Amino acid sequence: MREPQVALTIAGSDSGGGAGIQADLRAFTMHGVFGASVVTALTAQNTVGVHGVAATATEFVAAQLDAVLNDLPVVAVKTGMLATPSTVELVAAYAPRLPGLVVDPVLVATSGDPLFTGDVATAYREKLFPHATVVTPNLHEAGVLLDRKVSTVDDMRAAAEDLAATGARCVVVKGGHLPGTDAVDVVWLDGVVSELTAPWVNTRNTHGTGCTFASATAALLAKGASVREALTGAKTYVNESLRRSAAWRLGAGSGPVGWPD
Ligand SMILES: Nc1ncnc2c1ncn2[C@@H]1O[C@H](COP(=O)(O)OP(=O)(O)O)[C@@H](O)[C@H]1O
Ligand SMILES: Cc1ncc(COP(=O)(O)O)c(N)n1
Repeated sequence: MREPQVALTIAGSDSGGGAGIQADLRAFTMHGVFGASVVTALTAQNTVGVHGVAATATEFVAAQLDAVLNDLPVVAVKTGMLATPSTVELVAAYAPRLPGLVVDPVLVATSGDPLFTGDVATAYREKLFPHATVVTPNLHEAGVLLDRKVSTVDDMRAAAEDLAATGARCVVVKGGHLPGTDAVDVVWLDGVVSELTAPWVNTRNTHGTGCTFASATAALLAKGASVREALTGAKTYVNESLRRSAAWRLGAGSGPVGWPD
């Protein structure tokens, strides 16, 4: 009898199915990894926007973490929307029990709506990032975390370096909001800065790309990939997923990202 690899997502629910827990479990399944989920918030959300947020009580996030970690052999973890500073601090307190930790510091939805309250940026930088294997802010999130504008590839390189000073093993500043011939992400890994590129896909249907990138990375770590291999694999997976969603129309706003054929 063989145990499947288990990955855990600690994130918010997207009722529209494009991002959050729903995107994470889809990416885990597509990689052949069993997914457990700790729900930090409910969002009333669709492709157009976020119409409501109900954060889970911190004690109940802890109850879910205990239930999962006391029973299942979790080998990699992805965090998404953590909603409040106290949830970020709680997850940091559990970090010794969270292997292969990919932290996607979700702050805003593709629609521009905020997905947090309070000073989560400080909690992320000071409490959670020091435990992370990989941290994956987008341009806007890197800007909020560092309290300055991050809008060019040079800015992304400097941001990756400065965020790595928090103690994270690897930082990926994602360039999905910087259109060009290629989609360029900047990677700081063990002191070396490099670029992760893939062809730009011309589509509005990008809702959930960040969640999918981070959860595919966690799934590949769960399967034994190195950090570099996991990031390269996740980038290809997101690119193929975007190609699928470029060919569909779903919802009136920024439609959900798909999955590879
Ligand atoms: N239109 C696109 N074409 C190709 N890659 C994209 C596109 N949009 C986003 N990506 C890629 O998807 C991943 C998620 O990035 P991004 O969209 O910046 O994150 P977020 O969803 O957190 O805002 C990155 O690897 C980024 O380069
Ligand atoms: C519950 C939830 N979590 C995360 C996101 C960010 O989505 P994206 O992957 O597009 O940055 C979202 N819109 N909703």
